[in-house]
Amino acid sequence: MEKLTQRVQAANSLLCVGLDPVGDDAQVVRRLAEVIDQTSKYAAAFKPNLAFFLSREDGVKLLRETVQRIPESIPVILDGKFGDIANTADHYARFAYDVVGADGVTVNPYMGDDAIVPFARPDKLVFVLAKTSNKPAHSLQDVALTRGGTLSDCAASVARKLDEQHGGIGLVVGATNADAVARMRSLAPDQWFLVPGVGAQGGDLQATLKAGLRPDGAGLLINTSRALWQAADAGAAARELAEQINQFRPVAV
Ligand SMILES: O=C(O)c1cc(=O)[nH]c(=O)n1[C@@H]1O[C@H](COP(=O)(O)O)[C@@H](O)[C@H]1O
Repeated sequence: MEKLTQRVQAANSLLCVGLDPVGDDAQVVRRLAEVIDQTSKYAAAFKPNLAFFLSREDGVKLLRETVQRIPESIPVILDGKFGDIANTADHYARFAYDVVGADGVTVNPYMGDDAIVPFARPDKLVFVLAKTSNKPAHSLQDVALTRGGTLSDCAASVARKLDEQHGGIGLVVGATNADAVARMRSLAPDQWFLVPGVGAQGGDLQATLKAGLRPDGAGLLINTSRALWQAADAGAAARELAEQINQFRPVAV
C-alpha cells in the first residue's frame, strides 16, 4: 500500500492502466511497449490480465518482459482472479510475485479465507473480488444471506477482516453500478478499491467517484483496458482520463 500511495501522490493520478493485449505476436509486443511508455506518466498502477498472456504460446515470457518494462515506482497488479485452497494458492502467489514480479494480485474469495491469505505479504497488494462489473454477477453476488446482507457484502467483510489482520487487502468493485460502489464503501471505509468498468463497459465515472472516493480524495484505482489499447494515442487518452478523474476528487492527495 505504501508503494501505491507514493505513486498516487507522485503521479497525482488514480488511473490504473489495464493491459489486455490482443493482436498478432509482433503487433502485441510493439503495442505493449507503446502503451506502457506512453501512459506511464499518468499511471498510478498497471494491471496486466493474465488470460490475455496465457492465450499466447510464450505468454509467461511476454508477461515477465511486460512487467520489467514498467517503471519500478509503479505498482503492477497481476489480474489472475486466483482462488484455490491454501496449498495451491501458495503456488499461485509464488508465480505472481516471484516468477512474474508483480506487486499485487486479484483474488476470487469464493473458496474462503484460505484462498486469500497466501497472497498477503507485507509488501504486496491483494484485491478481493467483491462486487464485479459484469451484469450476470447478480445471480451469485446479490444473493441474500439468511444472516443478512448479500454474498458481495460478505466478501467485503472478509476482505476488511483480513486487511485488519494482514494489511494490504483491497476490494474489486465494478464501476457499472454506483449504488453498489457506495454500498461497498460503507462496508469498507478505508480500503483501496480496484475499479474496472469505465470505458468499454460504459461505467459512469463521475457517479463512481462520488460513490467511492474516500474523504482524502483517494481509495479508488480506476482501471480501463480496451479504451487505452484501442486509442489512436494511448498517452493522450490516459492523460485525459486521469485529468477527468482528478476533476472529481474533492482534495488532492
Ligand atoms: O478484476 C478485474 O480486473 C475485473 C473485475 C471486474 O469486476 N470487471 C472487470 O472487467 N475486470 C477486468 O478489468 C478489465 C476491464 O477491461 P475493459 O472493459 O477493456 O476496460 C478486464 O481485464 C477484466 O477482466
